[in-house]
Amino acid sequence: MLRSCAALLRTPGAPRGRPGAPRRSFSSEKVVQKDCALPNPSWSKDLRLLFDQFMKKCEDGSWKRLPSYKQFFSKTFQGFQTLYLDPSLVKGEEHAQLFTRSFEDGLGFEYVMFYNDAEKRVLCFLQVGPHLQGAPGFVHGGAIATMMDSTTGTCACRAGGIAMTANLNINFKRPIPLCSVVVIDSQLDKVEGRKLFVSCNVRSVDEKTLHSEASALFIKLDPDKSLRKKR
Ligand SMILES: CCCCCCCCCCCC(=O)SCCNC(=O)CCNC(=O)[C@H](O)C(C)(C)COP(=O)(O)OP(=O)(O)OC[C@H]1O[C@@H](n2cnc3c(N)ncnc32)[C@H](O)[C@@H]1OP(=O)(O)O
Repeated sequence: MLRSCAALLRTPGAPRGRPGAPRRSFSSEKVVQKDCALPNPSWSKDLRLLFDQFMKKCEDGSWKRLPSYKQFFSKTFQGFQTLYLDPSLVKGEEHAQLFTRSFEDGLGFEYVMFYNDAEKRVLCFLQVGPHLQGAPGFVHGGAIATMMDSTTGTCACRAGGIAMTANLNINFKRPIPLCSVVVIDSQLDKVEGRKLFVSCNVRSVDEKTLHSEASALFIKLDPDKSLRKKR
């Protein structure tokens, strides 16, 4: 059964702890991570419809659903750390969680992204939960910026390799009502050396409202240079 936004807010005694965090099977010590980019009971009809529609488009291979986890698998993290970071800069790794996946189901960001390699494009279907409020009844601008950064960042990394945001320029045009579903459409516009230029817009599901637009610059990380602490 789908739970509405209001129902979520009324839910008493929501489970404590770290929902969706890796579960350890003590018999095998194997870490099982929940894929957060799959439907859960908090997803609205709109989000489910978009998900189903694009899962169909994945059948011919043109689109690919991107799985999403609260924590990076240790291999990914260690690879990033070894190549790019001074280990002394990395603290609290054991408690680290992806920001956008650190809310209880339905309260924060509920989303799934799909990637089209031929078009170098990422679509993010996003349901904005009640704990993302900024102005009364509307989503906080920082929450919108977060998801624009994540979507354009995913587009940049998929198309060009590991990169970090150097610049994100947003125009907020119409506020996004809390608990609504929006579509973030991003694409790689240009590559110049290590620079990846990506743009995106946020629209309502019926495409009638343009909520926000952004252009972003990502810099592909250079292993020879690395992000080591500058002295
Ligand atoms: C793991 C998988 C996850 C995959 C999942 C990903 C999804 C999540 C995405 C979230 C992404 C983030 O939030 S990232 C977090 C927020 N971002 C950061 O913290 C990044 C902080 N900034 C940095 O560390 C650095 O500035 C870098 C890495 C961006 C760039 O440093 P660098 O590698 O030393 O490059 P640098 O030589 O300075 O610049 C290279 C070229 O880019 C130009 N350039 C550099 N910055 C800018 C700028 N702001 N505006 C214009 N141009 C710029 C330079 O002029 C130069 O041009 P020319 O002389 O060559 O012409």
